[in-house]
Amino acid sequence: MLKGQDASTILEVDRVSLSYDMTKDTLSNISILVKKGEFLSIIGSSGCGKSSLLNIIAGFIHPTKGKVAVNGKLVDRPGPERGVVFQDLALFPWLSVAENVSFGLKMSGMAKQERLKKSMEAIQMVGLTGSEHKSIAELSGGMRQRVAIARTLVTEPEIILMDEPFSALDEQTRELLQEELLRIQEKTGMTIILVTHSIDEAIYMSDRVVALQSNPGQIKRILNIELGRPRYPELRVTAVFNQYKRQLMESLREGFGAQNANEYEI
Ligand SMILES: Nc1ncnc2c1ncn2[C@@H]1O[C@H](COP(=O)(O)OP(=O)(O)OP(=O)(O)O)[C@@H](O)[C@H]1O
Repeated sequence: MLKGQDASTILEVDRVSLSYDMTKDTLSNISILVKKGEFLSIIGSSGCGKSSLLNIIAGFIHPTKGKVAVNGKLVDRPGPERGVVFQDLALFPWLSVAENVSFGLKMSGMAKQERLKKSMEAIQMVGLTGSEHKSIAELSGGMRQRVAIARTLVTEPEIILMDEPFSALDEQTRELLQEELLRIQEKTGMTIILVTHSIDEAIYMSDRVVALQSNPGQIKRILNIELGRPRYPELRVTAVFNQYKRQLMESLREGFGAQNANEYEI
């Protein structure tokens, strides 16, 4: 059992290392405890192993060393308590919004009426009511992202894992969706783990930010973000927000050398 673990712990990443080819470590000795309802972001330079770590937590790949447990149960495969919002969205373009959202429920054998009810709730939660019957091709990038989130929400996972969900969106849409995600989290009490390249996004959304350094990917720093909840847009221009930004930038710079600092969106 890791130090600090207690009844509020939902996810335990315990001394996880990963080597894809057995010649070098992609991840080395990563330990993180995540509390129920926590918003945790993972940030680090391109190729440092963020997606690999998320894929291990999702159960898509196995660590070479160490273990991951959810609610004390060892993760060795994907499970319904962990919902994943994929970077490329993985929507079915030939199905409508509602059909995309309810697809997983249909596959699980849920009765049509219940499926419909749950899907409409999820669609409402992401602000897409009125667009249920539109095809994916008709939607903007932001709306597609909302569908992808609704499709994960509808299965009511305890933890949502998101790999750069907003990176392809323009700044305004991105901030709008960040607000919506925070509102959804507040309402549902879900635990969210977000991989991001954006220092701003990591700080605005999170209770804690894990900064990874690369070669091998390991934890450089875990920063507690004490900005209170609910968050509000004006926070982004406060002195305390900027202070967190500075601290995180410093950690990331130290990890990779100053020349790579430009890689981060701030
Ligand atoms: N399936 C795989 N087989 C072999 N090597 C892999 C595999 N997936 C990722 N890698 C390598 O592992 C390292 C970490 O990749 P990963 O995608 O986890 O990093 P990342 O931090 O998410 O990067 P980015 O920010 O660019 O998405 C990279 O060097 C990558 O080339």
